Order: sequence, then C-alpha cells, then structure tokens
Amino acid sequence: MDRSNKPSAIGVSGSLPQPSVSVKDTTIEASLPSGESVTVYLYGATVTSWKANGQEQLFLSEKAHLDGSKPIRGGIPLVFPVFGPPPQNHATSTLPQHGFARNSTWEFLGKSSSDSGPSDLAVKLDFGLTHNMLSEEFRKAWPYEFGLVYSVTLSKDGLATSLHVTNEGKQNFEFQVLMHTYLKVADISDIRVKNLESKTYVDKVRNATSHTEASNALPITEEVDRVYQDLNPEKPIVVSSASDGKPLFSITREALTDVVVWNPWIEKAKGMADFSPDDAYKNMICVEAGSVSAWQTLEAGDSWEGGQSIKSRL
Ligand SMILES: O=P(O)(O)OC[C@H]1O[C@H](O)[C@H](O)[C@@H](O)[C@@H]1O
Repeated sequence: MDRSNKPSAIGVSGSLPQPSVSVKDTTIEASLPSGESVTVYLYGATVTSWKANGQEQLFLSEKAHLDGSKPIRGGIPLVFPVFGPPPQNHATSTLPQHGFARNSTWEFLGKSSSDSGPSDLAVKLDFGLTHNMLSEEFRKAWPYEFGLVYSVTLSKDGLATSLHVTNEGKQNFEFQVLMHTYLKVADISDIRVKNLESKTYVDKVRNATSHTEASNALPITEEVDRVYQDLNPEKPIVVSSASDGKPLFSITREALTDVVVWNPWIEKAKGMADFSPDDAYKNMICVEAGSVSAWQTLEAGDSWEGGQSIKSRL
C-alpha cells in the first residue's frame, strides 16, 4: 500500500498529464490536471470535498468533527448496515443510528486511473472495511464476516461512489445502505428537486406516513425528511435552480432504488451541535441514494454492488 506523503502521478499515457494522488495519515486527496479534486477521510471513507469547475460541490459543516470522534457532518457519509435508528428485534438493533461504516476507520486499498485521453481521464480510489477492522463494540453488535470495498471515482464529468458488499461468513445477513450526500447550494429557496413526481414517499417529519409526490419541481420551504421509494435508478434526480431553470446536480444510481431528501431547516439545524453555522441549512440539501426501505439479504459467499454518479453544473 502506498502511504507516502508525496503526491504520485499514476497511470501511464505517453506525455498526457496524469491525475495526482496524495496519501496522508488521515486523508487521501486526488486531483485531475483539469482542476477537479476530491478529498476522502479514512474515517468513514467519508468524501469531504469535491471540487468541479473550480468550485466546491459538497457542503461540510464548519463544526464537523474531523478527528474520528464522531461521524463527519457533511460531504458523503456512508450509511451501512442500517439506515436511521436500528429497529428493535433485528440483527442491527444494538448498532448506532446509520450503522458503523461512517464511524469506523477504513483502509486505503489503492488507486487506479483510466488513461484513454484527457477528456475522459478519471481516477478511482478504493477503500476497504472488514469485520476484523471494526471496534470490539461494533464486532459484538454485528458479528457477521463481511467485506466492503467503497470506490470513489473522480472524472471531469462528475463524481461516482459505489459500494461492493461481500458476505465472507457462513451465515446470511441483511443490510441497508445509503450514500448520504450533502450537496452545497447557494440558496435553498432557489432549489427545486425534480423527477420525484408520482413517487411514493415516507414522510419522517409527519409520523412516517406514506404519501405520493404531487410536485414535478419540489421546493424546500420547511424541514424535509422523506424516503422516496421504488425509483428507476437510471432516471436522474435533478436539483435545479428555480430562477433560471438550470440543473445544478443530476444523480443517477445503480441498484439503489430509494432516495432520501433531507433538509433540517431552522430548529433542527440549531439543535445539532456539529452543524454550523446555524443558518447553513440554507446552503445544503441532502439527496441520498440508497437501499433503505427494505433489507438486502446477502447469502454466504454472495456479493452485492450499488452506487451513484453525480454530475454538477451540467
Ligand atoms: O444526524 P445524523 O445521524 O447524521 O442523521 C441525519 C439525517 O440522516 C437522514 O437524512 C435521515 O433521513 C434523517 O432522519 C437524519 O436526521
């Protein structure tokens, strides 16, 4: 494993400029010659920064804990093997909210790049987590032998994250997964979320009641915490600007048929000690690709893969 502090050029493609990857004690940073960059903390394999077109695309709270003492508030925390508070009488019931992936330290497995030309140059960073790497508390709470490989791919076109889950033990296990992406926006009042129309959602703000989305361009005007279900993963969720109708982000998924839309709004934002500044709810929207409304069952020896691909300022 490359643990040098020096940025290393990778891939070989004649004299074409190559991506650079810098491996530090707690973070891995990669950038492309065209200026895009990504930063991933080993803690949670949490992406904390993605720059495209010279601009940061992800929201990171000013009071996010970056020292491994708490899941990171912002970027893309990874939720596994349970979404939200674990249900009672389930194999995950003694795990913390959103499971252990976002609060365990992952291993950097390596980097690879595609080098078919400067226009589609991409760099992929792989991170791993296994049962043996968990804290004793988490190993006891979820005693399954599993292997996770999380891949973060930066290209000129966008950012893709995908998770490969393997059951390395003898017992089946059930899991949920979610990529809890905090998108950075200039002004929440200008934001509309599209392609959710006619989809069923569970409204977590209103006693988990079930509704059908009526809006073809959903505005965010209050606390929103909704789990949209049974979406076609290939149809992008588009976050756009109301003032000029321009798309800001487009998110397609693979094998992830649920999408959570979350904004804590005024009171919840104030109530979260690691959310800062208080009015930063105006500058973020979480659009979270996942498989959370049911359980994925993974039989011994089997594996599963799912992911998202985000494009910005299209
Ligand atoms: O505060 P956290 O544990 O990071 O959770 C933050 C949020 O995650 C998801 O979006 C859930 O749907 C919300 O109910 C939850 O409040």
